[in-house]
Amino acid sequence: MATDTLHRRGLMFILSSPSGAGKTTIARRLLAEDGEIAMSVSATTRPMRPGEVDGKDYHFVSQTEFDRMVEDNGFYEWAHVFGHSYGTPKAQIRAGLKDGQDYLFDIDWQGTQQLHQKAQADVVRVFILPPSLEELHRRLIGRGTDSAEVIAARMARAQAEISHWDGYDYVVVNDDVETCFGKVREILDAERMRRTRQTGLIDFVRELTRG
Ligand SMILES: Nc1ncnc2c1ncn2[C@@H]1O[C@H](COP(=O)(O)OP(=O)(O)OP(=O)(O)O)[C@@H](O)[C@H]1O
Ligand SMILES: Nc1nc2c(ncn2[C@@H]2O[C@H](COP(=O)(O)O)[C@@H](O)[C@H]2O)c(=O)[nH]1
Repeated sequence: MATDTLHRRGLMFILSSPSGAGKTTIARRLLAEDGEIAMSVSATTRPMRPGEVDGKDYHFVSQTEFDRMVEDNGFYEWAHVFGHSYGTPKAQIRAGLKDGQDYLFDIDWQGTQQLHQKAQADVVRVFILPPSLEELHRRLIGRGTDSAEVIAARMARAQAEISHWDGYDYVVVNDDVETCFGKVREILDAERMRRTRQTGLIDFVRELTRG
């Protein structure tokens, strides 16, 4: 049986949430445990946090460099978030998708809307909710990476971010991290089998049903 015809296009798997709900935690786990998905590394003008690596967590760039990339049409999408600029560079992703490479995006609702408008058929949108605002605050403090001022600004934006939940295909509450990760994994596995993504299926079925 010619199962080599069962190739498919890659998908764009988006994780969004209010800051601190845990999407980076889930994303890192997916990258570590799923051999078939690669991170879309965003460019940002925000300062690097302790432990972050340039080129792995983000491409850390100046505002001038970022503005030049915008002018050169170098982003799939970009947005201002918490006073800094963030964007998804086009390079690499386009060709990868065609070759069946899946990409993971940790981006906000504005970027999600833009990607969905541009590449609806390739996009899967997952929104992560915290179990409560109190727990969200505890997580931002517990992460130990942001000043009290930055944490206050992120908490002040949390409800506005949550109001965009209905722009997503799936919503998962991150109470217990294992449970949340398991659900996100199931979504990814199911979306990979979506009929419309399996571009070689028609030839495979034709062969199976040949008289
Ligand atoms: N289910 C969970 N229970 C308890 N703590 C968690 C859980 N999930 C994540 N955390 C912790 O909460 C903190 C925030 O998580 P994380 O950095 O993944 O959030 P984020 O949504 O990516 O935030 P940002 O948008 O600011 O990057 C981290 O210290 C992380 O270890
Ligand atoms: N629209 C985009 N949003 C992005 C991108 N990269 C990250 N983000 C979002 O920004 C906030 C803050 O992130 P942090 O790392 O500074 O805590 C968070 O909601 C990210 O999802 C991007 O390329 N485009």
